[in-house]
This record gives sequence, C-alpha cells and structure tokens, in this order.
Amino acid sequence: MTDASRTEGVPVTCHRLIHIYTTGTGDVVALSGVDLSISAGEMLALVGPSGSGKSTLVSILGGLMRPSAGRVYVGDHDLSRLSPSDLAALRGPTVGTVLQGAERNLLPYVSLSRNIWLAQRPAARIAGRRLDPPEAILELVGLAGAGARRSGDLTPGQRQRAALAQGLAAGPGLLLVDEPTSQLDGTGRDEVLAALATINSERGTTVVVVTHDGDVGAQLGRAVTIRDGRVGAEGRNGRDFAVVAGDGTIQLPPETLASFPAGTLFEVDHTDESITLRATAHPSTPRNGEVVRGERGPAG
Ligand SMILES: Nc1ncnc2c1ncn2[C@@H]1O[C@H](COP(=O)(O)OP(=O)(O)OP(=O)(O)O)[C@@H](O)[C@H]1O
Repeated sequence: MTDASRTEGVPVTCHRLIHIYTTGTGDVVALSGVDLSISAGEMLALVGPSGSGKSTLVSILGGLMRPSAGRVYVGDHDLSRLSPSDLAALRGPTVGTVLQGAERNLLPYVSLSRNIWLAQRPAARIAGRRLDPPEAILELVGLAGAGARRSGDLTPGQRQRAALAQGLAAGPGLLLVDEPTSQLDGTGRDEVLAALATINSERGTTVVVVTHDGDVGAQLGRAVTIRDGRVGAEGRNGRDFAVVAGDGTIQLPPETLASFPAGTLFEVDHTDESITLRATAHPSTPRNGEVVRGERGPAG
C-alpha cells in the first residue's frame, strides 16, 4: 500500500458514437456507432486492427475532440455537449491521457517531481481538491525515490511508468493509456502492467489501455475489439463474445466472411437463450441486372 490517496473511478458510456474526419479528399468515417459501457473502477483494453478507430475513441474520451454524433458520458459529463473550454477543464482532473511514446508525456529538462507538479497546477486551483504529493504518485507506479531524476536517465520501462504518473498527477478518475508496452521488453512490460494494476486497485481509477498486444488485453481481464469503427467483439477472462450493438446488429468474426460474404441471407431462429443463423442463400454475380442467389443448403 502506498501513500497515494484513493480517488473515485468514473464510469464511461458511449451510445451510438460516430466520428467523421473531414479531409481535403473527402470524409473518413472513423467511428460508425460505438456502444460501450465501462463501470467505475474497471480496467479494460481496447484492441483491434490498425485504422479501426481506437485512437479516435480515446481522443474523444479524453476530451481532445467532440464526436460528430452520438453521446459519450464520462461520469456525469456529457462530452458531446461540452464547450471546448469545459472539455479542456476536464483534461487532467477528470480524465488523464498518457500518449503513445512515454517521452511525449514528460518534459526532459526538469525532474520527474517537477513534471508532476506542473501537471497538477490546473487541478490545484479547484476548490477542495486534494492532490497527492509527486513522490506518492511516483511510489504508486514503482518509482519511489526517483523524483529528482529526469526522464532521460530512466530505462524505457521506468520512463513509461513515469508517464503513467504524469497522467495521474491531477487525480483523474479515468486514465487513458495509449500503447504503454509497445516498445518494452518482457520485464518492462510486466512492470508497466503491474503499475496499472496497482493504480486500479489502490486508487480505484478506471483504466482504459489501447494495445495491439493480445496478451495485454488478456491480462486486463476485459478486451473490447474495435473493428470498422464499432465494437466488434469482446473477450472476458479468456472467453470470446459477440456483442449486440444499440441498433441490434452483431458483427460476424472476420474469418467467417469468406464463407458468408456481405449480402448472405440468413434465417434467424431464436429462443430466450440462443440465436441460430441458417444461411439459405448468398448473392453471386448479377446477370442482366438481376441478383442471382446460390443455395447454401436446405432452406430450413
Ligand atoms: N486526423 C485525421 N484525419 C483524417 N482521418 C483520420 C485522422 N485520424 C484518423 N483518421 C482515420 O480514421 C480511421 C481510424 O483511425 P484511428 O487512428 O482512430 O485508428 P486506430 O485503430 O487507432 O489505428 P492505429 O492502431 O493504427 O493507431 C482511419 O481510417 C484513419 O485513417
């Protein structure tokens, strides 16, 4: 147990969250309807292929940009409705974000304690807010006694844990961490995961980790797969699940698409506990404007 005080973890709810980037060459749909609930004090991973929308989702949760449509709540705050200045006020005291690449979070020319102290300044102005001393936060991430050191003096694993301390500086109830283990060896990775677990258990902070590392997702207990801008699947304690979205859709696993391409017709049988999809026909090449359907088996 360290001297760092416990904070209230905050819950997160996304409801049909959509984000579209407007570029010179056209619009890019990065999120196409994310439905996601994270309980206060929960720890989870966001996994998924490159370009699936993970960073966009984390940027929205971190108050760095507003979604194009849909709702996103962090605690009682509806981020989709806040003004840019209100969003800025949440960054640090309510939501801490640790960017990918530990060094991007730390000023290299001042000590770790000074880094944390500087990050605490906006929150220190909030009446009644009690912030932990920098040394207590460093102890929480396994860097007790390292306050006088600078980021350049640290190993990659220590630097990543210093970046976590920086994200925690202002006492947020939600910590967002982008790829914390991607540049680390096994030992550094284990130490970072241990630090995240300590933050979560001792502080009560809700922790969301973006990662390409499936093992990290498995260790966090809950891994939400973002695929094509929405929640595609979820793993919990070693078991994989499909997820029903708010509009009633369920994504098929990508490996099934070769057998059941877009446009395949299914008959749906359901009971209170199960759904059976029976493929009856799939589209093939249109002839003379007519869609020809091939039989996939008995019509059931
Ligand atoms: N600033 C931007 N302007 C235009 N398009 C963007 C921008 N940022 C991301 N995109 C596009 O939005 C989609 C989702 O990108 P995003 O970075 O959120 O995915 P990701 O899952 O985090 O990918 P990675 O794992 O590679 O970081 C991609 O098609 C990407 O090209």
